[in-house]
Amino acid sequence: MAPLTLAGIERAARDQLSPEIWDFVEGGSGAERTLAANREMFGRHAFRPRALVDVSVCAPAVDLLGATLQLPVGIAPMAYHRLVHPDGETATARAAGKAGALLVAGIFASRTLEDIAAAATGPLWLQLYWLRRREALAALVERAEAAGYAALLLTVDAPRIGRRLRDLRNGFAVPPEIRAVNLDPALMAASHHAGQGSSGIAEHAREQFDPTLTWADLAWLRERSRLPLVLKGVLTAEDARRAADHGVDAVVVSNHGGRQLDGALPALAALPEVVDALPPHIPALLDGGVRSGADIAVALALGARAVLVGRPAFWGLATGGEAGVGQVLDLLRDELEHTMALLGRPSVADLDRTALAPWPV
Ligand SMILES: Cc1cc2nc3c(=O)[nH]c(=O)nc-3n(C[C@H](O)[C@H](O)[C@H](O)COP(=O)(O)O)c2cc1C
Ligand SMILES: CC(C)CC(=O)C(=O)O
Repeated sequence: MAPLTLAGIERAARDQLSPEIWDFVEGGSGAERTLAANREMFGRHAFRPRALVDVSVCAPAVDLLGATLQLPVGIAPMAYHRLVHPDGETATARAAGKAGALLVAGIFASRTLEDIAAAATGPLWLQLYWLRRREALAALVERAEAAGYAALLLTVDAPRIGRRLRDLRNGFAVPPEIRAVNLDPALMAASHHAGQGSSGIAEHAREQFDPTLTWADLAWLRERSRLPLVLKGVLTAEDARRAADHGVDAVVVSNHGGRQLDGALPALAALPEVVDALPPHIPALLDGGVRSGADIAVALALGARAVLVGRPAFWGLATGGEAGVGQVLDLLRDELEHTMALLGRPSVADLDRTALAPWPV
């Protein structure tokens, strides 16, 4: 029987992957408090269903940066999809396109930007880290524009890599046959060797990520591209206002799936203050802990335009390649439509804060 929940797909994925890769995918930083809290926050909300509403048609479509998403879901940027399936990002792109979802390809994609774009049939964005080697970034931006990417997403919560204790214990390094093929191999060498008490990922970031990045640097990206600019990793009203002041086109409320600052606010807890601080024309997306259609409904009701899912996409990819990612997205759609129907809110416009109450115990 097909899995009935994402948790079922997660269990199947665990059986497929080596313990080191499983830990890299599932793990958070520090004591994994933020990782756990991302999930727990969804349980703090109860739905306030309305009766006697015509719910014969439930339509979860939304507009985002000039495109229509049939499903208010994107696949969060994740490095190295080939870690979990030989097809990697092209399979993810095909599945996202079929489901009407967004794909955010990562700067550390293990397939070329051009191959991913050729496989995509829906909206596609490119995620960037602020590399010391700015000419490598400039080259990627140029390639992304030429290949038809619709937006650039800059991740701003990773001036260095969080202390991911599972990876440090495992001495995790990216296997040599899996490569960030869009970057010069010389730039990526450190990722493939874990030093004593470290991980390849952490060493690589120490070497290549530029921690001097500030708001003033956004102009550099703007000068090189006319694509919309999205910031991922905003958790406060203060930063939301600064993003708006700097002409950012959208933000992702995110703590990087609990992989960066442990103890940082759970993403769902930060969402209302970010939404309230942004002018209405700047959408906020949310990621971290979204594991069901009901979770998506909660995030939309608190003001998110759409959500991103990270680990669940890897569970689907690990268990069934393109079809597996499709299964994850189809399940999310079914659950979301189901929630909208039983909640008496058949369109996304009906999903507002009146749909929720604090869980009463
Ligand atoms: C295996 C893995 C790799 C990731 N790689 C990146 C990355 O390269 N860039 C980035 O901005 N975020 C990265 N993230 C964070 C995700 O974009 C996203 O913020 C997070 O996974 C959302 O939480 P969720 O997994 O609970 O859905 C990664 C997450 C995972 C699990
Ligand atoms: C290669 C890593 C820097 C990717 C990442 O952001 C993550 O693992 O969370």
